[in-house]
Amino acid sequence: MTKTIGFIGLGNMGQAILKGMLTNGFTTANQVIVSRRNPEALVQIEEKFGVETTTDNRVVAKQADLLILAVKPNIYVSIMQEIRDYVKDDVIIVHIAAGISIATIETAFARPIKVARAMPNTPAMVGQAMTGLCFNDALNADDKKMVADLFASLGKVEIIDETLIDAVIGVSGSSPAILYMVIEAVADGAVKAGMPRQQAYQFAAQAMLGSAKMVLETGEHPGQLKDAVCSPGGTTIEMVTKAEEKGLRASILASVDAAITKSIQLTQK
Ligand SMILES: NC(=O)C1=CN([C@@H]2O[C@H](COP(=O)(O)OP(=O)(O)OC[C@H]3O[C@@H](n4cnc5c(N)ncnc54)[C@H](O)[C@@H]3O)[C@@H](O)[C@H]2O)C=CC1
Ligand SMILES: O=C(O)[C@@H]1CCC=N1
Repeated sequence: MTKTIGFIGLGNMGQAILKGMLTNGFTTANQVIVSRRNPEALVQIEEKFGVETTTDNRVVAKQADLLILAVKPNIYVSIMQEIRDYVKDDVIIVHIAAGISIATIETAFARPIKVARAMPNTPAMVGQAMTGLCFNDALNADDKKMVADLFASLGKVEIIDETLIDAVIGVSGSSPAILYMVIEAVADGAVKAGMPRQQAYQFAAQAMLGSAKMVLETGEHPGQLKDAVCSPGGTTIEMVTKAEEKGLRASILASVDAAITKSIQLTQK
């Protein structure tokens, strides 16, 4: 990859993408340029990642072949107005914001522009992202491959229709937050029984990782895998009964639905 990759904004998600792509060799630090408003944060980013930085978004816009917009959704439109006269003709805009459609990006640039819309998640930081990815018609096959390779370097990627992006936000973009809450709560249960907290996180997190691998690698239905843990008259069926009494599945489903609904509302604004 000899293209210049620009980031405008480099907070939680931008850093997860940058760390993932450098760790997995998709690109090298000398091919990356980052802008943020805060000069002190930029010094830390230079030290941590060895990339070039600037406080001027237009400098990044001028240099980037692949321009990743990693700012909060509410400033996307003003950022695009700021940079649209500076980007290269052939630039690929990679957009990761919740609630911003490809059509909004196209309108903001007011000329034909290549747009890839991705919904990754922060496990990109450890090479375990799940990303939903879609494109507008301006990208050719090589462009699409390059963007797909970028996200593949962070974990798993699936090409989707943009109509599914809200569902992706619920199922993998936002869901790590509640999965961490589950790990925290499971660990709390062990702490209550006397296990040291750090040890409890190890046990709970490894149990979640192992369970996820079982779903991905055995191809068995999650319900079947759950049943296999429940010995008749045993401890797990007591756990499952309590979880059902407390509405665990209904509460998680409603939480995922809330993220999806919010994403749809943001898009309609
Ligand atoms: N955090 C997550 O798990 C995920 C976030 N996203 C999307 O990623 C985007 C960024 O989210 P986070 O990283 O969580 O937010 P964040 O608040 O951690 O990062 C935003 C970054 O933008 C910078 N920034 C703010 N104003 C700027 C300006 N005028 N010019 C240049 N940089 C500016 C901030 O300094 C910061 O580095 C959002 O659009 C969000 O929807 C997508 C998937 C997952
Ligand atoms: O909370 C958010 O809006 C972003 C999008 C998906 C995960 N974080």
